[in-house]
Amino acid sequence: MASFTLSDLEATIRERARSGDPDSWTARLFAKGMDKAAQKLGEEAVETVIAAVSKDRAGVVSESADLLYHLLVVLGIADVSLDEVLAELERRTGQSGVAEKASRTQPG
Ligand SMILES: N=c1c2ncn([C@@H]3O[C@H](COP(=O)(O)OP(=O)(O)OP(=O)(O)O)[C@@H](O)[C@H]3O)c2ncn1[C@@H]1O[C@H](COP(=O)(O)O)[C@@H](O)[C@H]1O
Repeated sequence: MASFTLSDLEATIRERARSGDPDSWTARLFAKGMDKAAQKLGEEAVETVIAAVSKDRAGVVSESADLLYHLLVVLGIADVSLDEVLAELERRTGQSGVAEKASRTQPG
């Protein structure tokens, strides 16, 4: 099991964003702003979907890594922490699966 965590990556992204290093992809993406970062996130999502439906296992691993990285960049630009997202996921574990499904399928 990998010892590297998404929190580690979030910390690296924050540090690189602050660095303004012209050689840093992260710093360059932060400088370009949300539209470009969100576009990259969308591209990586599509590439992950293509790998998945193509049953390209190595591609799913690689594209998922790109996807998670770019999601954390978008969260960073949006000033949303990974912890806030995890708290939302944790909150959902407290909900009944049946009640949750029913609320999602209710119209309006
Ligand atoms: N995990 C990543 C990571 N995943 C993907 N990428 C970059 O995301 C880019 C996306 O690749 P694409 O082929 O889609 O895009 P491209 O063709 O290079 O660019 P476009 O012309 O499409 O805009 C690549 O340039 C990758 O280097 C990443 N860049 C950085 N990291 C992490 O961030 C850390 C800091 O990196 P720097 O900010 O570059 O110092 C690294 O040590 C890694 O841990």
